[in-house]
Amino acid sequence: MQSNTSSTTIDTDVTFRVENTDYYYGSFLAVKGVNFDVPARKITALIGPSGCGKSTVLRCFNRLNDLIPGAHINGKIYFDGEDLYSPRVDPTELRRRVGMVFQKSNPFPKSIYENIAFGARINGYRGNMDELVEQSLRGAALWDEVKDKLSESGLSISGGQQQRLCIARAIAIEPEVLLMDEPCSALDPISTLQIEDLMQELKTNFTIVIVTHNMQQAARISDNTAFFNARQTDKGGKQGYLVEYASTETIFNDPAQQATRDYVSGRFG
Ligand SMILES: Nc1ncnc2c1ncn2[C@@H]1O[C@H](COP(=O)(O)OP(=O)(O)OP(=O)(O)O)[C@@H](O)[C@H]1O
Repeated sequence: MQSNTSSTTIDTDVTFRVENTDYYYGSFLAVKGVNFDVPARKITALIGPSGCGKSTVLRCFNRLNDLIPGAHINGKIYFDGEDLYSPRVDPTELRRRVGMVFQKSNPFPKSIYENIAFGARINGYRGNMDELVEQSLRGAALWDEVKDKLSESGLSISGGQQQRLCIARAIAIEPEVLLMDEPCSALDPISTLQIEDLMQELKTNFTIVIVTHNMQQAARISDNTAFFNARQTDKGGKQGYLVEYASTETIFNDPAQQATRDYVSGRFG
C-alpha cells in the first residue's frame, strides 16, 4: 500500500491509488503531497479539522472538481489501475461509475419513482423499470417505507428518507464506488444509524469513501481512516496534508502520529 506515514498493511484490491497529489484552486495549493490507496469494497473515512481538504480530495475521485474554474491537481490518481486524468477518461462516464451522495439530500422535484427512473433512463437503462425502482429502494432500505407512495414527490418524505432516496438513485445506475460527503450531518441520530447500517450492507458491492466530521461515526463504520490536518503557510494561509492513513482500528487506538492521537481524542479540531 501507499501511505504517508503509517505502517498498517492494507492487503486487498485497490480501487483508487493516490500518488503524490497536490490539489490547487488557481494558484492556491490547498492540499499537498497526498498518497494513499482506497481498497475495494471497504469503507474509507476521511477525517480532519475544517479546511484540511477532505472534500477537495473526495471530489477528485469523480473529477467533480473539474467543474470548479481553476481547480486542478498535480500527481496521479488511478482508478482500477487507470489514470483518472487521462484524456481517454470521459468524466461523465466516470461519474456514472463513481456516484456521489452529498451532505444535504437533493432529490429531484419529481416523484419518488422518477427519482430513480430518471437517471437510469438517461444512462440508457433498457430493462424493467419497475423492478429497478424496487430493487434500488430495497438496496437503500427504503422500499417498505415508500412502496405505497411511489408517485408522491421525493421532497415530501423525511430528511433521512430523502437521503436514502438519494442513495437509491445513486445505486440504481450501478456504480462501482459511492462517495459520501458528510451524508448524515443533516440527519437525526435514528436516521444516521439507518444510513450507517445501510453503508455496511452496501460495502459488499461498492467501494465507499466518506468524509465525516463525526469521529464516532468514522470509528463505527469505516475499515480504514485517513486523517488530514492543515498547517500554516508562510503566506498566512492554510495548507492541508495527509497526516496518517491506516486501519481505523490503528488510527483510533494506536496511531503513529501524536497529531492523530490528539485529534481522535478530541484535543484539537
Ligand atoms: N471552490 C473553491 N475555491 C477555492 N478554494 C476552495 C474551494 N473549495 C475549497 N477551497 C479551499 O480548499 C481548502 C480545503 O477545503 P475543503 O472544503 O476541501 O476542506 P474540508 O476539510 O472538506 O473542510 P470542511 O470540513 O470545512 O468541509 C480550504 O482552504 C478551502 O478554503
